[in-house]
Amino acid sequence: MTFCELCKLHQAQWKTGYRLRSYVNQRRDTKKAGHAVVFMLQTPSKAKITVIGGGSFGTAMSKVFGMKGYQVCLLVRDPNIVSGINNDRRNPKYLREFALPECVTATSNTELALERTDLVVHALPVQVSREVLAKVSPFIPSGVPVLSTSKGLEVASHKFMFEILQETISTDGNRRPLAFLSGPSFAKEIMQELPTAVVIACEKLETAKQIANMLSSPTFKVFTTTDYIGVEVAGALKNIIAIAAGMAEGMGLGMNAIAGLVTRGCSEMRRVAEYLGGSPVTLSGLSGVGDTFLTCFGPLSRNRTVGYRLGKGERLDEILKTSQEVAEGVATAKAVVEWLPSILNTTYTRALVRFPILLSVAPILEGKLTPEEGMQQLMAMPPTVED
Ligand SMILES: NC(=O)c1ccc[n+]([C@@H]2O[C@H](COP(=O)([O-])OP(=O)(O)OC[C@H]3O[C@@H](n4cnc5c(N)ncnc54)[C@H](O)[C@@H]3O)[C@@H](O)[C@H]2O)c1
Ligand SMILES: O=P(O)(O)OC[C@H](O)CO
Repeated sequence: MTFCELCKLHQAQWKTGYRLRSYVNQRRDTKKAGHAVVFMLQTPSKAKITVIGGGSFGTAMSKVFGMKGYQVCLLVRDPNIVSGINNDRRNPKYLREFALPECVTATSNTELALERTDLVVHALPVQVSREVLAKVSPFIPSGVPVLSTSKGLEVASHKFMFEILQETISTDGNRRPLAFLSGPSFAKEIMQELPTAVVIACEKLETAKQIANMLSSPTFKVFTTTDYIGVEVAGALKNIIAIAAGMAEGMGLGMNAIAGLVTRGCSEMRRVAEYLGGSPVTLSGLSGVGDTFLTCFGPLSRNRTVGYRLGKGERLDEILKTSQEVAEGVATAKAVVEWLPSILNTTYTRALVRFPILLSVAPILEGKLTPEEGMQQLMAMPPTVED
């Protein structure tokens, strides 16, 4: 059986399975049976996944779920992406060279996208997430889990995705489980079906395991944890370290410098996570050093590329003008220079001694320091005990 035949079979099963799905949804609404029951009863062809965001990662997540036979509905605002996916089975704007399974469809209609959905996957840049989530929240059925894949810190509020989700999704009295996917996972390599390992964090391990089972495939390995704080902090901060690593490479500082920078960046990231209650085990795992290595050394990284071009002497506004995809580290670096000293109850200058990498990137992005001055500042820091 070819892959397309398998998709057609799944579509037929989807239609015949409609009654069971309605029954399960009804049960969930009336008896508050909870999402666990739905996951256990639903086979892939009968469950619906809604992916919010038709950029690179939303498209990649659609493919992973689609290849498992789920009915995937992408919620996007661009009508060209809707027609590209529905008519040509391709996202015309992001990763267009890769076809999507037939069970992946797209719409701009929020109500339709979220109607009778069994899982919501959020894949939008952090800075627009609050606004979009607040709008879609009333349409998410009660009890349905929301899986966030976004990595960063909101500039306006200094909040992570888990806080943004808590404030937008769970405030209407219908508590929905919140889960977080992170780890080394370039969208393009996922689309190429190259082996990828990620971690899903959720306060309830059982929910993380259920979502992990839905996503797991021979090319997509999913680990689980309850440490969503560690996963969230690492996912956001590794983007700043990647900008710094790219900058060092662009400046031609050599591998000694880059390896030293990345290692000390990981130490800073771990110390912030531990301060907030995250586990060092998480920080040495896929969402921590795993994703940091990928983003710092992987040529596909947008954050590393921004740093590389800065290191070559370009200005940030020039770089951003010529890039259509988001580099979350730019906004997160800006948020961190205000947020980190404030949570440590200290000044920027004092915090700089303990977190010189995380706190030096923003002034370079803003043009207050040159990359060379930033590096000199790092090298001039007083010797300390390695921690
Ligand atoms: N691309 C990857 O390899 C990758 C891997 C893991 C995690 N992530 C994370 O996923 C998140 C999304 O990244 P991406 O790579 O898909 O970004 P992207 O730049 O490829 O796409 C962003 C999408 O968001 C949409 N968008 C922007 N503003 C919007 C708004 N106000 N309302 C509705 N839609 C809006 C854009 O139209 C676009 O479709 C980021 O936090 C990123 O860190 C990305
Ligand atoms: O391309 P980047 O720098 O946004 O990194 C993408 C992902 O976070 C990699 O896991």
